[in-house]
Amino acid sequence: MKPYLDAPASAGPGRTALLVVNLGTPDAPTRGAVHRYLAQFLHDHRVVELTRWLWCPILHFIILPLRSGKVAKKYASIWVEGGSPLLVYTQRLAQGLQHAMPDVSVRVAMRYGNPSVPDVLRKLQEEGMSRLLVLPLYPQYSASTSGSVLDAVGKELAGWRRTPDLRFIADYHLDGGWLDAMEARVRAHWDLHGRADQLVMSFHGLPKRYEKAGDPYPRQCEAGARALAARLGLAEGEWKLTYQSRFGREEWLQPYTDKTLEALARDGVKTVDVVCPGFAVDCLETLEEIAVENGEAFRHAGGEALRYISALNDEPGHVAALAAIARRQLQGWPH
Ligand SMILES: C=CC1=C(C)c2cc3[nH]c(cc4nc(cc5[nH]c(cc1n2)c(C)c5CCC(=O)O)C(CCC(=O)O)=C4C)c(C)c3C=C
Ligand SMILES: [Fe+2]
Ligand SMILES: [Fe+2]
Repeated sequence: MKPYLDAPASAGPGRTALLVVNLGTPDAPTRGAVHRYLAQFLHDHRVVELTRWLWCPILHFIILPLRSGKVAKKYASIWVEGGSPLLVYTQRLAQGLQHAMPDVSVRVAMRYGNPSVPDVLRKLQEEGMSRLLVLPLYPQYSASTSGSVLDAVGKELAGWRRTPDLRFIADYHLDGGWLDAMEARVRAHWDLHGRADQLVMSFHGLPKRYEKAGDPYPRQCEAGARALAARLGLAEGEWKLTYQSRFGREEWLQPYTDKTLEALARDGVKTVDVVCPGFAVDCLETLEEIAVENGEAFRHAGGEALRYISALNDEPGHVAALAAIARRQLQGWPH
């Protein structure tokens, strides 16, 4: 039988850790690195709910060979010094959180790729962690994202002799501090650029059947979008909720972002502001898909300008909102 991971020798008071987990990203903008990343990501049954005998041949013989090179080029177009924007911004956000919470060990892990959840948890164990708060960087809960983060943490801890006390933040889609930060982000963009004809709130999509199976994600997107529109004083008709980043051939949550933007342009809308409240930090799906691909499609269909409103990233309001959410969860934890 496999022995359990030994507990560290010291039986001191133990540290509290905040593990900030984001989706993950390739280690480099190359075909090989993207292949490795997509292979891990798309083998997760929480992400692709299909029987493996059907899915594995499609994944290994069609998706990975055809997609890896194409997607690597897209990553190369957004790569920054320090790596993939998703990782760089997540690290900066965590630095802000560490500054705001000096009594807690704040660490970043990625659900897919590096730094991996098992590696980061083992380092924390060596450092004497006895309480663990997990914060997936997804404001809205989905089984395919936040649910999968809990799987990864649970799978690692299942091999430990001494497991830590554990808490998990499933979502924060109606948190007042987070809504304050989102509202301020949109207003700051309006102060700089003026208001476009329409505000589109674009969320990452999901297969429609996940909603039918009870995933609360679309309801949380709707509730958060309505709350943000109300704070911004937008009337019906001045904003829209859409879903982006479709993958595969089955139906995903609708309305689709790309089709909606093209229809708006064809109907004579000249300018749109697009904000992506489901993305805590900027990444391929915002910087490339929305700002570049959808921007071009909007102009091609007759629109003049699509202005992408960047994610909250490491701005102070975001750090303050997440620190307050974490502090509330840490309350009442016996020492
Ligand atoms: C069935 C496939 C996918 C589901 C379901 C899915 C859900 C989902 N994803 C995010 C957030 C992100 N996804 C990102 C990239 C990305 N997503 C998928 C597929 C599914 N996502 C793929 C294949 C990719 C990789 C790029 C590509 O091949 O097109 C990213 C960006 C990562 C980066 O490195 O920048 C994020 C973030 C959410 C929130 C979500 C469900 C709600
Ligand atoms: Fe496989
Ligand atoms: Fe995705």
